[in-house]
Amino acid sequence: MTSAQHLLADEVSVSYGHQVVLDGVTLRIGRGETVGLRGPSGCGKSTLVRVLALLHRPDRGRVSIDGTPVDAVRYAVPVALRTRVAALFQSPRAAADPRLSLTDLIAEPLRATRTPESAVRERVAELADLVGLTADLRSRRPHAVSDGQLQRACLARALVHRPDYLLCDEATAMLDASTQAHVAAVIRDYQRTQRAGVLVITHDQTLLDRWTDRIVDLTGAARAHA
Ligand SMILES: Nc1ncnc2c1ncn2[C@@H]1O[C@H](COP(=O)(O)OP(=O)(O)OP(=O)(O)O)[C@@H](O)[C@H]1O
Repeated sequence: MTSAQHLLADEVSVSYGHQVVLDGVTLRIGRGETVGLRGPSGCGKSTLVRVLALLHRPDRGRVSIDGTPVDAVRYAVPVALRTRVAALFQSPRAAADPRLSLTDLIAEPLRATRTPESAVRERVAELADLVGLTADLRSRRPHAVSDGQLQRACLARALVHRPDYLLCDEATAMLDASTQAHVAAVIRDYQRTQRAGVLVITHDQTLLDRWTDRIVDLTGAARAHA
């Protein structure tokens, strides 16, 4: 019997106070596919990413990873499941701890899972090379690097546990054209070599068409029960 190989948000509903943002939304991201998610500003795309990234517990419905339901969020999720999904957000400044050097920022998820320090150093060096961070940049803290350099570090951090699913929420929106192209190329290569499932949110329709295998419109999905 073959088990399901997808990250699934199943009939997920989320409200903030009285505002219903997601109403019974189902979204499936298969291993090896790149899915685009679009919809007007405020329709709940980032909320759905936070639910899929196990950062926000839905009011109803649930997330499952390769058929295993996950009923907890954040550090309450067992490490073996939590490390299978990673997310990259629009603003690296909001995501990055300003006290850490870029090296420590990338290393932190490995140290949190008690990875031996020699393996941490090896993996961080490998990823920093992959995303194009020089040794000088790696030793700096976020305030001393550009947004593009910081987003490269956040991408390295997102890949550090070799997640099966990578969620990219406007991850290239703040970047100049060449950094955007490089970050997108690293993600595409990772998707191919790891056979990862990737979710891409962007308001850039050209990028969406070029990058994704299929596109889901959240406006339709969110209104399914309206
Ligand atoms: N933590 C929160 N508390 C209260 N309301 C929130 C919260 N997060 C999001 N919202 C509201 O929920 C709605 C959906 O927000 P969300 O960020 O998920 O949409 P989005 O489709 O990603 O928007 P955009 O394309 O502008 O990034 C918005 O009206 C937003 O103001």
